[in-house]
Amino acid sequence: MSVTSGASTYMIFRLQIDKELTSLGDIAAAIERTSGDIVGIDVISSSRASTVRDITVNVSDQAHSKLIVESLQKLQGVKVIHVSDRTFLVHLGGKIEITSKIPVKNRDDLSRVYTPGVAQVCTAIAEQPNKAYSLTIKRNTIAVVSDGTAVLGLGDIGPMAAMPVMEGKAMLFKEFAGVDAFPICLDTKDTDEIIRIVKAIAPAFGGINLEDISSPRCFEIEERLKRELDIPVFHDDQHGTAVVILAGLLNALKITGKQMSDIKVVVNGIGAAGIACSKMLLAAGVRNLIGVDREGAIHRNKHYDNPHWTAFAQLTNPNLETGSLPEVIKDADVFIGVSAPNILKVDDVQSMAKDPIVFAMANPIPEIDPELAEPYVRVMATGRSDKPNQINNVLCFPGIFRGALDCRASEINEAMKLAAAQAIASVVTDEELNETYIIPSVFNQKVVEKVREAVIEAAYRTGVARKRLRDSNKE
Ligand SMILES: NC(=O)C1=CN([C@@H]2O[C@H](COP(=O)(O)OP(=O)(O)OC[C@H]3O[C@@H](n4cnc5c(N)ncnc54)[C@H](O)[C@@H]3O)[C@@H](O)[C@H]2O)C=CC1
Ligand SMILES: CC(=O)C(=O)O
Ligand SMILES: [Mg+2]
Repeated sequence: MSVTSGASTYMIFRLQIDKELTSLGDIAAAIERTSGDIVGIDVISSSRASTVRDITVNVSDQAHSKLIVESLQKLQGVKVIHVSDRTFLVHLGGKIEITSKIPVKNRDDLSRVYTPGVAQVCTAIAEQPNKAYSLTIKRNTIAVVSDGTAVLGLGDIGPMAAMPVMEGKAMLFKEFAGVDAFPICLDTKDTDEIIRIVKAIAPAFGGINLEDISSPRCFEIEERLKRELDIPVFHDDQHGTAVVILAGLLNALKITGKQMSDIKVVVNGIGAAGIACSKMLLAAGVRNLIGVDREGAIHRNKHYDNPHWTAFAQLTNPNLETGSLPEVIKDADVFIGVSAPNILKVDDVQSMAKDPIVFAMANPIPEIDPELAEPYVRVMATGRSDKPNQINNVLCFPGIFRGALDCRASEINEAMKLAAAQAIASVVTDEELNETYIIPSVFNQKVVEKVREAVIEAAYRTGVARKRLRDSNKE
């Protein structure tokens, strides 16, 4: 079965059922005839003559859902009231909200949380701006900023359509690490304007998480914001992804018994994630890394208009390999896909070296369907939540920001990223490590805790933490 986007796997069919004419058994049989898999039945209301029930069914796609409706409509005494998609249902009205920490019940409360009392607090911050960390939401709040130009693997779908992803990121920040995050989608693709806007909103925030901004603009936006702001600025698709890939590879190599310095790594998709993950792997000791994009292997004998590719070519492909992915992947030990759906073929995987490691991380549809690749790979990972070995930046961004905020780091530097990668890898013990468990689940509570500790330690070691150690340990 092919991997679907996951957005319409479960449908809820609300049915009005005439008790005299049809039984639940008839309904189940009608759904099963279309190969629909019933996963839940709920009673919504019931009278002597009829019941209204929600039947939740695992369907393969929209066409399958339509087939089920047709099959149900053929039954006497069944009326399909409506069909809803569980994924859409959880998005109704958005996924997050702001709540206040203090009740405002009377004039006294009001005069303290708002005017006139609040004025004293404003004055205190005006006199000592650092007090914003203790007297406002700044110390625990970050902005998740996107322009909607590289949303997952969906491409440039615009700022409005990017909101569900940014709300999702904000939700995960809160759920996993207690960090308050605002989704902010900007209706501009202009690099200077994005930088100006982010700088202008920065006073309210303790950090900036850039998300789904296409390359190469994302590099300049991040570099300039890092230089010009005194709070951490972190492009998650670059660094969050790189951290988690390194964590996964550290553990996958333990299984195959290979060394970073000996392996051939092919990275497909030399955009935001591809460039950052390549740099991190080179820093971790990989020597033979080849980047492939739409035009084939990137090498230093070719001219590129993209200066980031020119720089990338200098650091990679030591044997000057040329050609398309099927040519370059021969004898590779590791494939890392951060590109587009279904571009890696079974033949390509079969041409890799012994015990291949495949991280097919394009979202929502990976570079190869894991079920096709699995017979030929030693370790398989994707970015998806519904498959084993989920290599997704959600393993990194909550913990890395938790640590950075708690020690009030001025930036998230290379040492902090490396520490985060090692911390994530270390959650899987040697006893637990196996082909289907190279990376901890995002629900493993040790992940955020270990990443936070490691990041704080690295921030103090490299001199970017601005809070006294004793205080940050208390939080
Ligand atoms: N699992 C995870 O945690 C993450 C996964 N991703 C996924 O990686 C992909 C890329 O994301 P970004 O780097 O942010 O986007 P990007 O737009 O910066 O880079 C994508 C790169 O892939 C290249 N590409 C597209 N189709 C290709 C093909 N058929 N063959 C070779 N190269 C191709 C593009 O030319 C571009 O250089 C997306 O699908 C995204 O969902 C990105 C970040 C995290
Ligand atoms: C996971 C993520 O950030 C992406 O696919 O863009
Ligand atoms: Mg992203």
